[in-house]
Amino acid sequence: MAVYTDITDEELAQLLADFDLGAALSLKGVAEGVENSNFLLETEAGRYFLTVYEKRVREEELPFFLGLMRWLHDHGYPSATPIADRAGEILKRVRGKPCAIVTFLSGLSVRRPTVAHCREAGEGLAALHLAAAGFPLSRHNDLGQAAWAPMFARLKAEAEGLKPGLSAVIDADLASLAARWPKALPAGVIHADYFPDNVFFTGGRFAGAIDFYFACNDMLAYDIAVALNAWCFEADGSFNITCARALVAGYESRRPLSAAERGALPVLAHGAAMRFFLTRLHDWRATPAGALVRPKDPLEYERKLAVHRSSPDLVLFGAAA
Ligand SMILES: Nc1ncnc2c1ncn2[C@@H]1O[C@H](COP(=O)(O)OP(=O)(O)OP(=O)(O)O)[C@@H](O)[C@H]1O
Ligand SMILES: N[C@@H](CCO)C(=O)O
Repeated sequence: MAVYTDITDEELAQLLADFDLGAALSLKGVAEGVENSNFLLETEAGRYFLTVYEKRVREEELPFFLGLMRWLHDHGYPSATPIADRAGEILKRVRGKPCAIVTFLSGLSVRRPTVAHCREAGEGLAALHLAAAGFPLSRHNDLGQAAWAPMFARLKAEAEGLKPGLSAVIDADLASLAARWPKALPAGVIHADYFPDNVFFTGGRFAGAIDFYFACNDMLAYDIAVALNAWCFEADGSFNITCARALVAGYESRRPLSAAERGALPVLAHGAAMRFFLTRLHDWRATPAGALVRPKDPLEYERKLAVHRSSPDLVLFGAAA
């Protein structure tokens, strides 16, 4: 469970003393999530989420993430928004670590998305891209295409340990991705981790997105590619074209893709699978046995890489009717 930081009643009272949220009624650690410590916080003013940022999130990047959440919320997008204290500060500290209090977002994520969920999720992703347009800050994608080969150079032995021969296959993928990677597609702020656990639904309708801590500037269609991998593969490893069509059609109901963007989806999806394969491989090695957080399986993404490698046309289906 991903609650790394304990907070005493005194520490919480001290934090809340800066806000107009009344006194704390309860604070419960949330077991989900792997990056930060999350708490459901109830105060006399209502329900909130308190996030304490652990080491993976760099403190100097928090103004981008928190500013983006506020911008999206102020531009009509259903995302949690940070609460400012009486001095106007949203980035606070507790136990010497940075933290923020954000509004509680209602809804539930789904474990096994249906075609209808995929359509809603696609529409929600386009709404995010549209709402983020004009956000004045920017952040380089430090997990973008240029980072993959240097990252893999440090992980080869780990790849071989997972599956003998894998290192050469990944090297060939990296070379092919570098040669084919698109350069001039429409870009903007992307979520970059738009997985089912970060998207909430109420009554089957899209209700909002959370976890903007990988958000950055990159090609908008790359965000769709991340989502196609995360939402449209079946448990048996097959790619569900109907889900993929629905996700893209939902997206296009709000923001139509250019022919160049649609044509690039196969290489972007191959690259997006590489990105999550590499970070999972890294975390697999870096997580000590018996740690509180169970690392996510890199082989799941190695299988997705194999699908994109062997049948790139799968993702070339155009918009659904
Ligand atoms: N503003 C919010 N409103 C309601 N629930 C939230 C909110 N923020 C987070 N949660 C809940 O807390 C859980 C963990 O949050 P989050 O995904 O941000 O954590 P994380 O540590 O960054 O995890 P990961 O990177 O693995 O997705 C979510 O699955 C969700 O249930
Ligand atoms: N969504 C990521 C985890 C980090 O948020 C993954 O599945 O590898």
